[in-house]
Amino acid sequence: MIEIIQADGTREQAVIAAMRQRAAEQNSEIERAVRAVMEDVRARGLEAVRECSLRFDGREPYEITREQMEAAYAACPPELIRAMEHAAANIRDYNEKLLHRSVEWASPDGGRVGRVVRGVTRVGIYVPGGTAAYPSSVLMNAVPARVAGVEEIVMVTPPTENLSNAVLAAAKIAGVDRCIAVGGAQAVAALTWGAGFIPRVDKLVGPGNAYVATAKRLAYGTLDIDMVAGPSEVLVIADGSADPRFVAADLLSQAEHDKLASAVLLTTSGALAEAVRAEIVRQTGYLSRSEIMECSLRDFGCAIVCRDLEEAAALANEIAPEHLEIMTEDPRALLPAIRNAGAVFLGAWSPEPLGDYLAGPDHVLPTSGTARFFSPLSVESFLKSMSVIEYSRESLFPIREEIIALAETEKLTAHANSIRVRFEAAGARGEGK
Ligand SMILES: NC(=O)c1ccc[n+]([C@@H]2O[C@H](COP(=O)([O-])OP(=O)(O)OC[C@H]3O[C@@H](n4cnc5c(N)ncnc54)[C@H](O)[C@@H]3O)[C@@H](O)[C@H]2O)c1
Ligand SMILES: N[C@H](CO)Cc1c[nH]c[nH+]1
Ligand SMILES: [Zn+2]
Repeated sequence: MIEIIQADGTREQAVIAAMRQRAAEQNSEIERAVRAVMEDVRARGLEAVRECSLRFDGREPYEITREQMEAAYAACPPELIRAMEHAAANIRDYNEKLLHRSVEWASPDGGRVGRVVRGVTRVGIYVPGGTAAYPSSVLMNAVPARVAGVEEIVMVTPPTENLSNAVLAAAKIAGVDRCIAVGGAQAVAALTWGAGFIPRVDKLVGPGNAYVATAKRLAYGTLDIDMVAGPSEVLVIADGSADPRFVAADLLSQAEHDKLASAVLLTTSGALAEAVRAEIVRQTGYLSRSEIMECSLRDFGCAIVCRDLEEAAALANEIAPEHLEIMTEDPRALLPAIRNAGAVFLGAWSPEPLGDYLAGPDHVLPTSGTARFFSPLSVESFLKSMSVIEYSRESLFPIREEIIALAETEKLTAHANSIRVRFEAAGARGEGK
């Protein structure tokens, strides 16, 4: 059951503050537990990973062979393979359009400058698997990495019953190189420092629960990470024209991910808020993960009745949700007012699960207000660039004195010398210049 709150400048602020608090990475108990796991893995390597994996997931880590991936693919129903291939094609298409290609041009001084773009060498992708199987997250992590030209993609996912044929088939479709059954903070630590057969990676991406999100944050610096993608969130902005069945269904679609998930309605219509509340009760009655949904809606769900859509947009920007749905008479008209969200869904026929599975943009998105500064996972997350400079004698000559003047101002005589020596007669060095 969700609480209905009348926006009055203070009550809704208290709700927003509570949602920020929920951020797992701020939870000191989780952070203490994660630190202990990571320090243990750093000190004792694979032995510690084995012990943690047994303790938290009931199984030791292991590597899935290519033959097992092939067999899993063959065992999946053809309609599921078709759907995954379709999703992978859309993700590939979207990311190819975003791909920053290398560029080079003539500089104002007549040299050539530019940059070349390369994929990160070895990337780890985390695929959650504690309470649900996420073949879609395999595609959303790995396909953009492949488009970026990453050399080696190492997938990790907990060794639970959620490591299904569908997850392995998705790994094959997306072109994952190695697939290792290990999850939680122990997986993050192993990929950070290397542990036995689990290799160290340059960058780790992907969503996960509070333990995974905290571990990634602690690992940052030793490796690069994409963002903090923790428990799922949805915020719907709706006016009186919205269908309460659709609004309730979309709120529930994210509430079912995790007891820490959040689902918020901002509406200009008190009547819609009441109708959505009733719909939530009705629909929860026939959905399978009702216990999780009831917890997340009770703790991190609410409907806030706003004075107008401008107030709703301002609140949404403050919350910076992972997913923002706009179900108003003219959804696109509100888009210019939105600054902070992981992904925006416009109109009644763009439900959040469309983005989770098939539209093409990634479903790995910033959570807990971090959409204020993080962007969705994409091909760009797997790229790095190097600048390239190429001048000739003729293009360097006219600017030599300026470079020398700048170097001498910094008292870096070797820098100045590097330029000067090129324009001296051979053998003129050491003559007191
Ligand atoms: N933001 C996104 O893009 C996105 C996408 C998909 C899923 N999600 C989120 O990912 C999460 C998936 O969570 P999950 O739990 O199903 O899978 P998960 O793989 O993230 O976490 C499972 C792991 O947590 C560790 N763990 C569990 N309890 C622990 C404890 N008490 N101490 C130490 N470690 C412990 C275990 O090692 C286990 O392997 C959900 O919160 C979901 O909302 C987010
Ligand atoms: N909504 C999740 C991100 O918060 C992604 C997902 C995967 N499968 C279903 N949903
Ligand atoms: Zn989802």
